[in-house]
Amino acid sequence: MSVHQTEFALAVEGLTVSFDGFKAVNDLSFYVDEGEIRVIIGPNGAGKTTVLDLICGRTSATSGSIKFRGKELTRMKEHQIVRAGVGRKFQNPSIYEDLTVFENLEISFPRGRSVFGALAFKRDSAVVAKVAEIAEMIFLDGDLDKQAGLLSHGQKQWLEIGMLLIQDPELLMLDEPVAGMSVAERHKTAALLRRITKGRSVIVIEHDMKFVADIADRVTVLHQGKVLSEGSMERVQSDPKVIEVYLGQDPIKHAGDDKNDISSEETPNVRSA
Ligand SMILES: Nc1ncnc2c1ncn2[C@@H]1O[C@H](COP(=O)(O)OP(=O)(O)OP(=O)(O)O)[C@@H](O)[C@H]1O
Repeated sequence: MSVHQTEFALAVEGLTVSFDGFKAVNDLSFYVDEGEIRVIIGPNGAGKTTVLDLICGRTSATSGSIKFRGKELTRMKEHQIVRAGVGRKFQNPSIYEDLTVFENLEISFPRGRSVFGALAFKRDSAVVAKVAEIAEMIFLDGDLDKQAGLLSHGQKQWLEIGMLLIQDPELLMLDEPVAGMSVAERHKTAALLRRITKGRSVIVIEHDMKFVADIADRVTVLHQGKVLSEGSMERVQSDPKVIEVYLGQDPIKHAGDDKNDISSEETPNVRSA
C-alpha cells in the first residue's frame, strides 16, 4: 500500500512496546485523519491505554514510529509532546477541587504562548474571554464561581476536558471519558466531542458501544496489541472476529466503573452473531 504519511494527522507505524518480553503493543500501525474522531475499542489488556501512553510519551516505545503532523514523537519527552499539540485526559479527572471552575480553566491557559506579550490587561481580558468560551462549550458557563469539588462526576470530567481544550491541542486523547456518567451526560459529551474537532483530531478509548456509535468516525479494534479490525462502526460491529473476541462478550462487563449505569441505553446493540 502506498501511504503518504504527511496527509494524516497521526501516523503510527510498526509500534511495539515490550514489558519484560511481553509485547503489550505489537507491531501496531494505524492512521488518524485531521478532524477525525477515532475510537479505540477492545477487550481488557488489549493495549489501548498503553497506546495512548506511547503517543503522549509516558511510555517509551521499544520500536516503531509515531508521527504527529510530521514530527516524530517517539524521540520526544512528555512535555515536548504536549508543546507539539498533544493533550491527554486520563480516566480519573485531575482537577483542582479547591479552586473554582473559572480558576481551574484560567490556570490551564497557556500563558507562555500568549500573543499579547507584556500587555497584561489585554492578556487578562483574552483569558476571561477564552474561559467563557470554553465554559460554554463544556456546559459549565453557569457554574464558573462554583468550587470544582462540588461538581458532579460528569461535570468534573467536562471540566478536565475544558482544561485541555483551553490549551488548544491539535490531538486530544481521552481515556474512557463517559465512565460513570449518566445517560444524559453521555449524550452531552457526545455533542461536545463532535463540536471540538475543528482543527484537531480526537482519539477516544471507550467501552460503551452506544457512545462509540454516537461519536466515532472510525473505530480501531485492538486485540493482543494489534489491530483486529478497523473501519466504520457498522463494519467493525459486523466483523465476526470482533464479535468473537469482544462484542459477543458483553463489552459492558469490561467497563471499570459502570456499576451505576444499568440502563437499556447502554446495552450494546450487537450481542452475538
Ligand atoms: N508498565 C507496564 N509493565 C508491565 N506490563 C504492563 C505495563 N503497562 C501495561 N502492561 C500490560 O500490558 C497489557 C495491556 O494493558 P493496557 O492497560 O494497555 O490494556 P487496555 O486495553 O487499556 O485494557 P483495559 O480495557 O483493561 O484498560 C496488559 O496485559 C497490562 O498488564
